[in-house]
Amino acid sequence: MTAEPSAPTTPRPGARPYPLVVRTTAIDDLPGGPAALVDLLPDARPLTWVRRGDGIVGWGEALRLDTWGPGRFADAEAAWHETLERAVVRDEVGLPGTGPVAFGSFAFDDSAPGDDAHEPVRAGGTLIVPRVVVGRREGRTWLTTVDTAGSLSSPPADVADVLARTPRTPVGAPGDITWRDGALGADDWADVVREGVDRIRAGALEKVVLARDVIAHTTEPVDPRWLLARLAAAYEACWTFSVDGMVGATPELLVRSEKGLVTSRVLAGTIRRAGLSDDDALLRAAQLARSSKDLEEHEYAVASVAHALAPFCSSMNVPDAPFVLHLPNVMHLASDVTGVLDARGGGLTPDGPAAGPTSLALAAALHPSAAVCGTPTHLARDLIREIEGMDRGRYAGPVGWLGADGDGEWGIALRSAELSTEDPRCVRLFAGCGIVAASDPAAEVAESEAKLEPLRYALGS
Ligand SMILES: C=C(O[C@@H]1C=C(C(=O)O)C=C[C@H]1O)C(=O)O
Repeated sequence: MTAEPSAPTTPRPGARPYPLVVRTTAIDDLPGGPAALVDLLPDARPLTWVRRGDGIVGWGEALRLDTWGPGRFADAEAAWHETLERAVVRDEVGLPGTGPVAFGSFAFDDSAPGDDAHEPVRAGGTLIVPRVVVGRREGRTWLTTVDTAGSLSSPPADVADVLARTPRTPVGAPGDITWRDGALGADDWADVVREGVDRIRAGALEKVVLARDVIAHTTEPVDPRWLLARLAAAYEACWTFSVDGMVGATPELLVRSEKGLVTSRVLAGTIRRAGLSDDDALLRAAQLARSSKDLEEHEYAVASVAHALAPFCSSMNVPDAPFVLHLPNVMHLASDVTGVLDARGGGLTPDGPAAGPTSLALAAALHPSAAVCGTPTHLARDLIREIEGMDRGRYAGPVGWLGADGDGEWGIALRSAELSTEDPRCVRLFAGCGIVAASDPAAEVAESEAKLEPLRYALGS
């Protein structure tokens, strides 16, 4: 079936996706700088995955694949495979992020609380194939166009042509901001943390990650490009992302899979950085690296990632000790776990094992890590559902991109905000903290405030 360009982008249930015509060509003359890719985005529905000026941005929707519930990763992957089988591709660049690319964002939990407490809503996942992608990697830049009609025989477009076809709407500031509590105010959330500590001390589990939300009401509509440009420039060590209304700059990489090598940047153990002189920051970093409470929290997170990756890898490197990652707002204990994929490991393809697991299959296997859920996983997830008191939505879920060969990068949607679909002047910000037996509720409230800082800053507050 060939669809007209104006056809709906989500196939009807049971319908086969439209064949995509995908062409990647090298381009030049892109300006440099951390926000240069973001600055190309023409409208307020941007798709973004950038870090230190490299990455991909996309716009338009050639195809959208929505999935639900516990099968949201596997169903998305199956739909992606089906899409690729019918795609016509010419990739003249051949780098990670060229050719067909889908941006994705997935809910943290399998379900979300419904109106009826006994009937939770199945939480979602989405893959979006943009009509246009512009990418950069180590000085090489490219343009990918995706059509739902036509053929590769038409001449390749250049960026100026493509941008002329989609004039750039101006980016405006969000204006004045009024803050209000999300599901719980800070004091009530401190009680939730206290409850978490009590359960851990009673021996029910070892670690739980508890999160809170705050709501920003702005006087002007929030344009995600405003947030992205500020985040990409101020948080260069982070992956700045935007997928389907979820926007942020995460320091935590759930998994990158590239040519048989996998990497995961695990974070857990945090100390506030803002306001400290460089000397004081170094002193605090040394304290963090020795803090038994933070090292314990970190160890759980590393173990959960190493355990989840092991079945897919023929060899792995798990660092003995973490390093301290310095961000403008906080410092984290960080470990880069790496592995070599065992080519026999099965992916989530509908027809059985692929040559190796895709990055999305790996993200599904790693999610939720102890960095955002706890230890043991199922007990921590149950406790989150029981006491956290809010729907996380896609906060702390995987966010990133997937390529045609299965390679891709998936971050954890932290330091993030969800733009309201109903009210363009409303944004929900999230932050969470790992809780262990030695955690202090007041300190965790302060830590959550520090983790809210990037998005508060991005809004201009
Ligand atoms: C849950 C968040 O962050 C996670 C929790 C951390 C901690 O408790 O030390 C550190 C980094 C992340 O793994 C968040 O930012 O919302």
